[in-house]
Amino acid sequence: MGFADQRFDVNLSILFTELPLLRRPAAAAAAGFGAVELWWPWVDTPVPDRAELDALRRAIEDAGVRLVGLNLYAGRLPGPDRGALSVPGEESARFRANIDAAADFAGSLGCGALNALYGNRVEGADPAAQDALALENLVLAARAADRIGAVLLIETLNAPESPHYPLVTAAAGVELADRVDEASGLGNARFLMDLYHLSVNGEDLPAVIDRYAARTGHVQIADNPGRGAPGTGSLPLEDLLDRLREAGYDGWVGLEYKPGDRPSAQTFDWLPAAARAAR
Ligand SMILES: O=C(O)C(=O)CO
Repeated sequence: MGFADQRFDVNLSILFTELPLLRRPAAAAAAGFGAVELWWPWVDTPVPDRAELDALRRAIEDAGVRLVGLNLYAGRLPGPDRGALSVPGEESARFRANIDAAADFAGSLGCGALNALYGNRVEGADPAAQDALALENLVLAARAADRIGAVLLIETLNAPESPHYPLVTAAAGVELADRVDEASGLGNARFLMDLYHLSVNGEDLPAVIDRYAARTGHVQIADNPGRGAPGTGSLPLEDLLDRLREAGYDGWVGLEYKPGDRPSAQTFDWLPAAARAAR
């Protein structure tokens, strides 16, 4: 047990951001990683030109890394937006336009997980209407994920950093994944268990793991406080990942932490080389 027994991938939207997007896959490979994940990289463009998509696909293929997770269009992350699918009007339309573009891109790289961030509550909008729109959009996304053989992930964020995001408990994330499955009939919605966000919210992480490991399709980690590399805060991440393993989770663990004032490549000393190389 321990870090060496997990399959880690590196998030190229929070790590290696000191480099241009197209150089990040090779930088991850040079640091020993075999797998990467991404937030939707074109924050203002749900459907980019084919040339841009092709260039990113080539950068990933040429680096020899595998894309294992991709966020669908979510507006400007990490702020002020937190997703688009429950935001009426233009943002919902952008999310819908993005679904097939993102699924085609992910599918062309054999990526097995699409992450759909819910979006903030909007002042003046009826929360029930936002939730109804969200469910419609999540069913569309679940169908697109199913078409490429992927799961659709539902992520909860933390309330202090995302005060207008309505999904802030593990229970709410799992309940929504269940509702999407019920509405789509596809059974491919899963919980994205981000241990950093859950811990900032003060959740009992061992209890969350024991209860929801079986509904979890992807895990992300960062230490707390600070959202830095494991060891920079006080979360017992190695123990928590062992517990996840014991609870039956054997999927990817995404490194979604901030490098701080060091170059990203210097923030992986805590991670044995063998655990970086999974594909
Ligand atoms: O915006 C964030 O903090 C995320 O974790 C997105 O995946």
